Amino acid sequence: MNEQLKANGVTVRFGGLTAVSNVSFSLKAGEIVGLIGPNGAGKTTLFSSLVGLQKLSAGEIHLDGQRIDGRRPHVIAKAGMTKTFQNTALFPGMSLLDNVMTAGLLNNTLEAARTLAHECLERVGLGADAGRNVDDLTFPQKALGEVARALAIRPRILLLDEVMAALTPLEMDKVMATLRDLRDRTGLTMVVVEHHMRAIMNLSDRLLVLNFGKLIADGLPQEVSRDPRVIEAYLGSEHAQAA
Ligand SMILES: Nc1ncnc2c1ncn2[C@@H]1O[C@H](COP(=O)(O)OP(=O)(O)OP(=O)(O)O)[C@@H](O)[C@H]1O
Repeated sequence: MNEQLKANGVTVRFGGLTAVSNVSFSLKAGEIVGLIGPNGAGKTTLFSSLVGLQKLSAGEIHLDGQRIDGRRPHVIAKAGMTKTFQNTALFPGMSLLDNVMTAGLLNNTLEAARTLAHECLERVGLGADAGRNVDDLTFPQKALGEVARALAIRPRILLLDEVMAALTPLEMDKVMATLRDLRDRTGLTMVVVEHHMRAIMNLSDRLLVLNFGKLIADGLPQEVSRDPRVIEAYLGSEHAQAA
């Protein structure tokens, strides 16, 4: 199918503040799309609205041609779309395997959840680390552990909200290579929010840019980075640094 996800005129208002304003875009299966924009641009709110955690004030969202806005998060997860949470780490003190199993247990028996968790850890290159306590993992391993935990929901579309925030540029490169490999092997569609410009430019097939809740650009990373509206949105912002 060409359009796996379609968002039409998505709008979210908090009282007098329009956090997401008439945003329309679509996703194709297997795409990696970067969602960028200055602080407060509406990225997390848009993610939350896509997975049913935030009620829309207006607009529609269609997954595989079926309207999903207004559905509960677990229904949307079952239909194939889920998100990671900004600043939400793995559960401390538990093994990596147990962490990933917590997600798999929602729809599986204990044994099936264990098998699924091992599969998900293999997919992100952490198969050999399943038994380790998450407190002993490196930051890149923790980031990929979060991805593995989300994979246990069996999504076809995964929204990643700043999973690489704590990483050095070199660590980001490794995690990005794993994400690309994951996409190439499984066809998973990903939308990725990251503030680090070099990382998001390298990882993404396409970029969406939000500014004050409005979608101001949707295109190839090279085109978008030259777009005067995008440059203006980032001017004076710390995130304009291409570190
Ligand atoms: N529950 C809420 N109630 C009221 N205002 C909110 C709520 N959630 C977000 N906002 C506001 O909506 C706007 C968009 O916030 P959002 O967190 O979606 O932006 P963001 O692009 O993800 O920002 P950041 O890059 O800092 O994470 C901001 O002005 C924020 O203060």
